[in-house]
Amino acid sequence: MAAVAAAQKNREMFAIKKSYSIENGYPARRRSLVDDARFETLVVKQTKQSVLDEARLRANDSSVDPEIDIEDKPAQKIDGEDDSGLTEEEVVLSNAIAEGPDAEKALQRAALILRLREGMNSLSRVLKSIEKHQGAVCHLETRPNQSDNNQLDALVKVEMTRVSLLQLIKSLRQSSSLEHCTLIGEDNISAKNPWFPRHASDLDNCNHLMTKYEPDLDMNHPGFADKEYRARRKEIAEIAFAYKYGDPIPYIQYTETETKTWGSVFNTVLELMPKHACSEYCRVFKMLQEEDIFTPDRIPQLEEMSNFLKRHTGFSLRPAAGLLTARDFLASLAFRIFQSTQYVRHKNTPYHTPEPDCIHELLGHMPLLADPSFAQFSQEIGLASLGASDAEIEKLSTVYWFTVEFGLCKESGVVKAYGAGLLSAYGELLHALSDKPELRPFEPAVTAVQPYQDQEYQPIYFVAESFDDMKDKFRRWVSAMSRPFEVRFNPHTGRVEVLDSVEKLETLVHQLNTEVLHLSNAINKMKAPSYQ
Ligand SMILES: C[C@H](O)[C@H](O)[C@H]1CNc2nc(N)[nH]c(=O)c2N1
Ligand SMILES: N[C@@H](Cc1ccc(O)cc1)C(=O)O
Ligand SMILES: [Fe+2]
Repeated sequence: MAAVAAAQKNREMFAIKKSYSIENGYPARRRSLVDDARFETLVVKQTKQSVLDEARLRANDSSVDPEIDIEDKPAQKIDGEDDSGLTEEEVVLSNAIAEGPDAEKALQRAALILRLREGMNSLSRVLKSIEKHQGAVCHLETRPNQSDNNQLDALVKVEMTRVSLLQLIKSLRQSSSLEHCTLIGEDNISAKNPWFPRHASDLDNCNHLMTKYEPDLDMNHPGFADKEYRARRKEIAEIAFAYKYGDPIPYIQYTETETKTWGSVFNTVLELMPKHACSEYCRVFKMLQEEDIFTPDRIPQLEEMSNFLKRHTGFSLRPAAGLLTARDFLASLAFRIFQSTQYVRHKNTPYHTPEPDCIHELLGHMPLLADPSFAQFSQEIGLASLGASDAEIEKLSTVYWFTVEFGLCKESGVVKAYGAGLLSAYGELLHALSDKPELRPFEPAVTAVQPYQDQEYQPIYFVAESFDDMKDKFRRWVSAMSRPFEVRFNPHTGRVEVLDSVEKLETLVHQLNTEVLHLSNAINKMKAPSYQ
């Protein structure tokens, strides 16, 4: 277990978390963010690569114990790189500047967080420096630093051209009177008007990856030492990077090995399903078999699966290059879109893999997404995530983890699995329903703060009284979240609307009344004697 904890720590150290929220306040967010999703500061990346290459060499050499503690290695400094200290906001900013002279001169509002070594004296130097760079101070707050009372923390909001802003940051960093200086997007402070996707096409900007589980970067990934696997994994990820809203999902010619892996997981799940899967899952599974989409000898294409979902619940798929940040992943659900990986797990571990793969998405998630009530529920989670705070996203994704991914529920008193991570990983499915893990009753407020790891089988699962009970509880809990506004998905325009005006609400009420009228007419017609 200590080894697992250490590996988890290493992963967190290397994890690169980016979400649409990061670009808040920056016009740069309208560009393709694919590059940002791929972005890592060179130093971090190269250090990571060199440590990992060494580990890979060792893993390939069977005489050496593959377990290496990365933390013991000193971080290597790479000469000639001056972007090592840049925050993600600063990289977004410098990318924006690089777009051309107009972008360079565009006025930028931004917030700086400063740690001042010599209290107010340093402050006047900072303000002079801002003036020198032709910047305007719009807001200023200070407070004594909580751990060192001699130092002062300051929040300074400025408005200036982007080029000057970047120069200002550089010069402040060189100043001896500052302990540190960080740029943050202005909207990251003022959460009153956060950016979030309003239309499915905005999801082109919501595909930021958590790179921690890629076989390239994760020593414990089953494909870590398999060059051929990593190349294939990359080739398929490229398709997702190039994908734009509206494109058909590219066809993948799966290899014999990949198809064999699918077949063995498929057949095992098929065998375990009647005893261990919830009835909603089994129902759709059969439909998928009848339509010849689910067969052991062929991996379903995302495009045909997407069409199947569209017909049943209006859900559709778009390809994802790997594990997405929770914020971006959940946001797509608001539009009834599921971002799905397209590569296949490593052949050596069909029973479980540390990153989502298409077997997980297809076998685990798709059946329930074709169930109308579950589909609606999934969209509600997505809607609740739009514009939510980081803390709320954390809770939302934890509950998502213990329900949609790893949930158990009772069915006539028998515990069954409905979580996708169980129905795509027969090793974990058997573990979850054995006497090894601890089972606790599902209670959203409690479940939301339960820490979890995502590389091994879970030690704790939450059991709902029934599948419906889980959806009800989750729904009530989600609607009590603190976001100060309500949103709604308009199916006619495909847009998410913020419900913030009386006129909008009146129009909506009128529409819904008309619909209710039709529904009651239908009931009356069916009740009429002539109908029978
Ligand atoms: C929301 C929650 O964190 C959840 O586990 C998400 C994270 N990102 C993902 N990304 C992909 N590609 N597929 C998934 O199933 C998930 N699951
Ligand atoms: N463990 C799952 C895949 C998975 C991995 C990580 C996740 O966050 C989600 C799903 C399987 O083997 O099928
Ligand atoms: Fe999943």
